[in-house]
Amino acid sequence: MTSSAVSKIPVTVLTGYLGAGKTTLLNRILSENHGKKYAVIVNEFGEIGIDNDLIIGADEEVFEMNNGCVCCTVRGDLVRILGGLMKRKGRFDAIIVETTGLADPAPVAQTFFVDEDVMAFSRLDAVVTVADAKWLSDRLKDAPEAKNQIAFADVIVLNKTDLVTKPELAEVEARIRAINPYARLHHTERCQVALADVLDRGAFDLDRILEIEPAFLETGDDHDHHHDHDHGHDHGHHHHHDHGDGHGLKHYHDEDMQSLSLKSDKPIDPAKFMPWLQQLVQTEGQKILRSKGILSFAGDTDRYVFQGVHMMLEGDHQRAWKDDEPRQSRVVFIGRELPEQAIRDGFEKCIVQ
Ligand SMILES: Nc1nc2c(ncn2[C@@H]2O[C@H](COP(=O)(O)OP(=O)(O)OP(=O)(O)O)[C@@H](O)[C@H]2O)c(=O)[nH]1
Repeated sequence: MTSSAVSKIPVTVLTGYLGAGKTTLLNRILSENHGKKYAVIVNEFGEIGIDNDLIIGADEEVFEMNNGCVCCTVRGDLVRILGGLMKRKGRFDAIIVETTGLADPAPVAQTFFVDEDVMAFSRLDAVVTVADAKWLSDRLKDAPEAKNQIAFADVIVLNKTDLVTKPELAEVEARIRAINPYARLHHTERCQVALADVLDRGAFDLDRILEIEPAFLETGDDHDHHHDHDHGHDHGHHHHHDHGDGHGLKHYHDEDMQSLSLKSDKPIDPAKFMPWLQQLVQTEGQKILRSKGILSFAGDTDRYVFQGVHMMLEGDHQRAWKDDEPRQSRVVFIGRELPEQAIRDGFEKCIVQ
């Protein structure tokens, strides 16, 4: 490594499918006593930002990227945010980019090799992929993004080992190894991994990525985008599109993945909401891949936060509502073929009128 590479700000790209544990890992990094200052960039799928509220505050500065397709809108956003950070060099030691669970990490990683301004001040340290030991095998069958996230990883955090048996763990690990034999792999519960195993690894291996994606460095500037996304008229589960004149990266979109956001300014009745939510994920948990919410329960001075992955739910009081904070409840469901009207009606009935 040259001395200029050393002085560049290391960037860790944190990826992994919906609900795998990215935010859990991020919070672990941010709350550890490491004496470093991180700038965090998050990108979330779903209209109303909830992830931001789930990241532990500390001293870190959190920047939110737009929703949407990472190659088209978010990449511009990422370059813009990095540009802003560049001007404040010296105020932080490292950058962490948490992508949405549906992002293909390739265009994010690519930003660090094709944008000259970005390259001048930062270096991609590693792509860290959190893998859900319980659900990854299923997603490798139906979600190409999940496969790309594994393929691109320099470090894999195979998380949620508490939810599987030893043979199941061995099986999912074998599937991962078939896609990516090179990455360092750590078994974790709640992403308990030594920070030195995920940060400042100097691990991103361009040669290996060029083997998987020969076109990795070819996208060039955004001006040669010939977008023909075909969003909408391809009813297959996925399609990919190329950038440039067919040379660019294959990039997957899951067109069937939807997000449904619900809000209420009136309080929610916990005695109705909790059983409704339980019932909903029990019956529709195959379709609902991810759910999250911040709730203002009637007569409760604390914010209640819940999270779900398929039919598994977790919830707890998070902290007291602040005086100047609107007591708004926000709930997001992400999945395929969501029973939208039934969910809307069900939520409506939980609102205290
Ligand atoms: N049982 C179990 N649950 C876990 C583990 N790690 C994380 N979780 C839970 O899984 C859910 C999802 O974790 P997150 O860290 O929010 O996942 P994420 O990848 O950031 O999710 P998205 O950003 O929505 O894609 C939360 O309810 C976590 O508490 C684990 O090792 N075991």
